Amino acid sequence: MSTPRPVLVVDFGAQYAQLIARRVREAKVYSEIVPHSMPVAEMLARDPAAIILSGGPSSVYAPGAPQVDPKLFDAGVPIFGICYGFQAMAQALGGTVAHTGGREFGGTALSPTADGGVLLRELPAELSVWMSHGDCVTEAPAGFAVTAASAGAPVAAFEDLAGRRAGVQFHPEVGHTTHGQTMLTRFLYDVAGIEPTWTPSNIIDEQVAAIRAQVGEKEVICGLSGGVDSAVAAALVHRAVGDQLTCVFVDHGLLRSGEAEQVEQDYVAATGIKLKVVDAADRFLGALAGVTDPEQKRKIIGREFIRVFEAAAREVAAAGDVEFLVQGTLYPDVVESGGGTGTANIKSHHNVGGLPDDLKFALVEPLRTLFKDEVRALGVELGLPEEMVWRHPFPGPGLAIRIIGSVDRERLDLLRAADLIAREELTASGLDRDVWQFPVVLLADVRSVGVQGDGRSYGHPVVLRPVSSEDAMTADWSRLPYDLIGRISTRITNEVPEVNRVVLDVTSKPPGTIEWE
Ligand SMILES: Nc1ncnc2c1ncn2[C@@H]1O[C@H](COP(=O)(O)OP(=O)(O)OP(=O)(O)O)[C@@H](O)[C@H]1O
Ligand SMILES: O=c1[nH]c(=O)c2[nH+]cn([C@@H]3O[C@H](COP(=O)(O)O)[C@@H](O)[C@H]3O)c2[nH]1
Ligand SMILES: NC(=O)CC[C@H](N)C(=O)O
Ligand SMILES: [Mg+2]
Repeated sequence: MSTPRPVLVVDFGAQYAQLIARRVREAKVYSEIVPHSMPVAEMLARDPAAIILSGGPSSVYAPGAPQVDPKLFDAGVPIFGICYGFQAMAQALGGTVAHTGGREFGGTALSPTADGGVLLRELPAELSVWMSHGDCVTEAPAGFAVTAASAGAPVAAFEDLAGRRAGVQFHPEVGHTTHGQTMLTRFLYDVAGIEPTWTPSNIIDEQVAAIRAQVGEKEVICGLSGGVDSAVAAALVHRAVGDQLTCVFVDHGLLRSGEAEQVEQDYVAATGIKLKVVDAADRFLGALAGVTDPEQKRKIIGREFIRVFEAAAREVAAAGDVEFLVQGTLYPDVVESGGGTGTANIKSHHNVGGLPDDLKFALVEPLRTLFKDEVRALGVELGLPEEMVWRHPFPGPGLAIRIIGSVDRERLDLLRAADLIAREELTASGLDRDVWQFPVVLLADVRSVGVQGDGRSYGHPVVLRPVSSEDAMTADWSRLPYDLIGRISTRITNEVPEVNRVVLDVTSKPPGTIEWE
């Protein structure tokens, strides 16, 4: 099938641009993000089914603030403005935007006016919506009906059905906005007239066709980690080019207990894909010796991964070069590595920001615009086993970024033992699906005094970091039962030498990230 017409999310530096794209896809409509600097002609060349203008930190009337090119409004494409996008739209179409002092942040009461128009029709008379603004629209442009107001925003929503345009001051994409998804889908289906046809099986067909076009008759290798992303990426590529694919699993010595064996047995059994296992522990641990800085660790690991893939590629294709490397890169990896549109580099994911400059492979990344739950849906559709699809994420740099301090075999053994205990107990309590991920972190350079067997001990703390999340972009600490936490603590301090203290991380993301490095 051909690529579906996208709903383009124009990013004005929003915190939630990814979330908007994701919500649109949840409504079974394909969506992608583009920077506000993209010329209108280029946007229109993508034949968008609709355009959503995102929020952003600027004030529309400030000098140098990003503007919406009026040509966008002449093209007849349905348009939805959110927050900054709503204000920019109002201004471009002749309405008024002002700084009235009525700032609103967080949950805010919204009152639909008249019948609420298409977006708010028959919703409760008092809605709680997520606001985050200091400016507001004081006058809607001609032809627009005002459909809601709040205390700080006299025009909090408007629509022009004939022109297929609407906008809201608040953030319908945020989970805290009640009925936000309803409003978004009403724009997509009822205002823009888009059919909800984008499904996992469409994505599969589309990606298979794109991979065939990119790879042709050539050989490909895929970095396979045992995690869900690379498993799904490999399954897609296998469907597209069959035996041209060889998967490469790198045992870098930073894996958890039992992980290598699991990949070797389960993945091949489930898929029949050719697998090459490379034991590269000496190489990775050698390169990491003495390194404590998190970004440096990530860069070293990213580089070593590629060097190992290069060596493996030479063995796979004796006849010639392997040009293509498949990775299970997801959208959050790209965004966190500063690869989004104007987003900050939080940490260099080994497979994105940690790649070496002299990378010779062309990357095949069929999941690059997707979130984890979308990938899981693809995995199910592709027939991968449940255990694989629902595995907790595990970062490519592995235990190296869970040892705070330098990495060596002894420390890795300690952390592996503690990690195994936490995983065993979580599974035994039947709560695997209730947590997104459960990192266990070794504070290798910290020691504290304890008393064990009537004697003094001076050992290391281990941190438990169970989190719940929808997509790893934000997270909260999991409220696991205290008796479970207690059992894990007792077992770790009893069974793992050198560890005499267990602490629980109760930080959400933000401000903390899920991993400690
Ligand atoms: N040990 C490994 N051997 C080969 N490739 C790897 C390894 N670890 C990571 N990779 C590559 O890096 C990519 C990103 O890793 P990441 O951990 O984000 O994804 P994943 O392991 O596939 O899924 P999950 O997030 O569920 O762990 C993987 O998709 C894979 O291509
Ligand atoms: O493959 C990966 N390579 C990396 O370099 C990397 N860094 C973080 N992660 C995983 O990404 C998600 C978000 O992590 P943070 O909240 O720590 O940024 C969490 O699921 C992390 O486990 C990585 N995965
Ligand atoms: N979140 C936003 O898009 C804010 C828009 C604009 N900066 C305001 O404060 O009103
Ligand atoms: Mg992984």
